[in-house]
Amino acid sequence: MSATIIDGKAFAADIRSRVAEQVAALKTDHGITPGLAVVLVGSDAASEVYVRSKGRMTVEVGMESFEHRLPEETSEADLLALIAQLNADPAVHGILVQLPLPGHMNSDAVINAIDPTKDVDGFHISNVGLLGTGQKAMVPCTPLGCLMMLREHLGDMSGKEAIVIGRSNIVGKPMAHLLLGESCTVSIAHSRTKDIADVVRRADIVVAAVGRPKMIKGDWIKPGATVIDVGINRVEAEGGKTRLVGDVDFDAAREVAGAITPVPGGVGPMTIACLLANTLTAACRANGLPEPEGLTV
Ligand SMILES: Nc1nc(=O)c2c([nH]1)NC[C@@H]1CN(c3ccc(C(=O)N[C@@H](CCC(=O)O)C(=O)O)cc3)C=[N+]21
Repeated sequence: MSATIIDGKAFAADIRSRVAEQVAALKTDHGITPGLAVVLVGSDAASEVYVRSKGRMTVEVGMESFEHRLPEETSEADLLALIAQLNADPAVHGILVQLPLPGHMNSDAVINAIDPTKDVDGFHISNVGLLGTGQKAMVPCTPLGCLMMLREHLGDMSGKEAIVIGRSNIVGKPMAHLLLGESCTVSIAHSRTKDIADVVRRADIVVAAVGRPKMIKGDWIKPGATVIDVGINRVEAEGGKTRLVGDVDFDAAREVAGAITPVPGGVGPMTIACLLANTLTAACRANGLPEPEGLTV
């Protein structure tokens, strides 16, 4: 049996077109254009590519894109001053500070300086606390995208065994909270987990977010399980080229799983679509308007 391939690229395009429709309605009915500010400090090549594609898609859905590129040696005080300015700007509904930040900055202090209602990454401690207590939060884009794909393919997840592999603040932990919200039985595995293969084999839902190429083997997967691969690892390929692979050994896992996301074309495009959805949500909340349907948790 070969798994259903969950097409994140197509699903993300569908979400973006729904966002675009609602952005158009916000403009005509209320004269509001949602705005997203992206701040990039330094010039990491991968970040550059990612920031450019975010900017392009922001404009494509009819939102305003504000890009701020600061030199690597920018002081934390200067970055905090920019954030204060964006917090106060009514044209800016969402603020994203690209991570990782240069080593001389305190990332926690920077993230927590963002107005939590504009924190479209969902990384501010207020949003983390709201999500952790089941209240309305800004939900981190990658876990939100994973949840949307799981809901689409499984519907009701109540009582299912879910495992999240990886315990990062940006993916693993918020993902576990979202799965708890779906009434799954949730485990989090990580580098110190004993007998990880056996733990993963119990799961109906596997979310892999460790950042190690092909770490999760085909024979770790329970037959019929749904596998969401968050990993985006650039590895060397033939002819001195590079290619992207996930955290899951895709070719082996697809023979066992019921459904699986590919890399590229799975979680990555969903992350950007959810960033746009969060920006729309922030713009609606900021203006006391009802939230967009089907685009929030
Ligand atoms: N504050 C902050 N928020 C982020 O959400 C954030 C960040 N910092 N720093 C960097 C990571 C990385 N990230 C990606 C999103 C989409 C793709 C994506 O769309 N990938 C395509 C492939 C792209 C390619 O071919 O290179 C795919 O998986 O199909 C990749 C990476 C968001 N990040």
